[in-house]
Amino acid sequence: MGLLLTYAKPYWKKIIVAVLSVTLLAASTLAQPQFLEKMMTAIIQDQSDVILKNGVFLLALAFVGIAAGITGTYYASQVSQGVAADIRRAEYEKIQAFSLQQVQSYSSANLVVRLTNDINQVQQLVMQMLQMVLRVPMMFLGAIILAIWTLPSLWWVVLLMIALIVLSSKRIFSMMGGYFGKIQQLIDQNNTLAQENLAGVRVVKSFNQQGQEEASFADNTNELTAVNRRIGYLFNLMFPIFMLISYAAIAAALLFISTSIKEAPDQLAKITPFITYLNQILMALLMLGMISTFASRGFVSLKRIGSVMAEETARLDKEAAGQPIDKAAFLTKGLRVEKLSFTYPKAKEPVLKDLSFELAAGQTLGIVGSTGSGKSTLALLLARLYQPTAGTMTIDGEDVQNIQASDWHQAVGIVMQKPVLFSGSIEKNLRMGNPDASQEELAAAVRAAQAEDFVQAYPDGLAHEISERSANLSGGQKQRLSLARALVKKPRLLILDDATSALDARSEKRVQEVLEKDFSKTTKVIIAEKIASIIHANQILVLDEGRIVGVGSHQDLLDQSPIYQEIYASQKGKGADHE
Ligand SMILES: Nc1ncnc2c1ncn2[C@@H]1O[C@H](COP(=O)(O)OP(=O)(O)OP(=O)(O)O)[C@@H](O)[C@H]1O
Repeated sequence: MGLLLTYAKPYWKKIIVAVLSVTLLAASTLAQPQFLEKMMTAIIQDQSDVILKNGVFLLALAFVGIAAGITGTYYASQVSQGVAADIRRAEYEKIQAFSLQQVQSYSSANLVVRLTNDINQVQQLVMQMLQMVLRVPMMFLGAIILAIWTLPSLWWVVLLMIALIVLSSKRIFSMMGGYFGKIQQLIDQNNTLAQENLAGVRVVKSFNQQGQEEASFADNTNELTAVNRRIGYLFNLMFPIFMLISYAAIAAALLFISTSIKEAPDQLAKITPFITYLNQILMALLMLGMISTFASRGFVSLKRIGSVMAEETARLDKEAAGQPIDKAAFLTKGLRVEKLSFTYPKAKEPVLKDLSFELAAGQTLGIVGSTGSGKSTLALLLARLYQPTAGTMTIDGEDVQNIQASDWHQAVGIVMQKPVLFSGSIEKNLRMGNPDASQEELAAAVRAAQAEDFVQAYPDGLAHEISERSANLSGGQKQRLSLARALVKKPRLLILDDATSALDARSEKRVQEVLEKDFSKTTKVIIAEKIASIIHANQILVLDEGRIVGVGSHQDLLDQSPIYQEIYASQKGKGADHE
């Protein structure tokens, strides 16, 4: 609720207009039966001038009601759309600042739902609240008071009708129970299924999984439909039950009036407004039911958005801490990692255990190890995309925690195992490395990454558009452009996680030569499956099940490390010894 108030604050003037308009609408609705009673009395007494006068008043009141209704709806929709847009923008901004850990702990599909469906629910909640917040209690209480004031002897009919409606709706709402939370959960799953299926469309088709995919999507959709239907049934049940109760109340009122009409004939003129008030009470209760429905869904969504905002703010503050750095003076002595351990969120076992190593500035560290030994995880920790669970990392003697994360990311280039490029031009992607890079600098990075041939083959060169999920690029092209993007940054520390695996041996060798020559001052961490890729590294780490089991040069490890010997032997003849 605090979140809603914060975002509603800038709209306070429009909120006041909206609320006042609907209050005026409620007042005009409540006043109408009074004129109706006067008209009925005048009809009974055959006073045509009074009939005409009250008829005009009634018409004027109806116009006031219509004008107030339109104004209220106009401002309520302006406020609800404005608030929703502001929350959406703020939530998106904050998700952008999320750490990798945070994104993964929510899952991307879940975050998409929180940004779309949940925001829509909140928008509807604001709209309904503004339309009904004062109107419903005013109509409800006003109609009760005026009904009893009109026909005091029938007070019990009013109260009995309300009691029966409240009791039956309470029962129906308790039956709706946790359905709203369940709906959000199912929408999350629905999104995950659709996203995974579309992202992995090639695998789905090549393994003929369309049937299975359809089946699991249908299961989820059916469950969602079933829950929605149950809510719909219960909600729709409310209306006939309410109608039944109100008709019973009207019948009771008519019955009691008919017995006393001879003694008090003026009651005949009062029965019409009385029945109108009973209907207004019913309407108010129905609106209350609707508000509760929207409120239940809206508050579930608000809570989900709130949890994103709250958690992320705390971590952001931590990230923002630290000293700004001078990039030119960054990593001039060396990098030192001490007793570093890391456990993934929700995992039981650490994937990296007690790692310690040192790397002098400008040197190259090679990392090899079996599948799942923790190489990529170490790369992500060095790039500060994850925070270590234990241990320290220092640069030139300074704890990296004291360096602003954004500065760190500016000085460190990482090329990930699975290259990710964004839809848009090649140039736009490269400029992520340095928005101010000159055309010469972009061309040099493209050349260094051995991407020049295929980029130049496009008639529009760097302006060539990369399509969604880089579907129009081959694996090797994606790797080359990802490498070029990191090189545009002119990083002080370059981390390559199996970044040249899709390159042919000749291109890979050229990349190594360029890195050696043009990036000689850059400290490099190169993770590779192929020993040939790191054979000349100053130092090589051998990882096994998250531990360092060997450190040294290629020759040292060949002499001392059985695991390294094993890897080398398995690659011999496949290019490992092509040097
Ligand atoms: N996001 C994640 N959440 C939980 N566990 C993870 C996550 N990413 C990786 N792991 C686990 O951490 C371990 C190390 O994974 P990592 O990707 O670092 O290995 P790797 O040495 O790079 O493997 P490969 O050579 O196959 O790329 C694996 O057991 C993997 O299952």
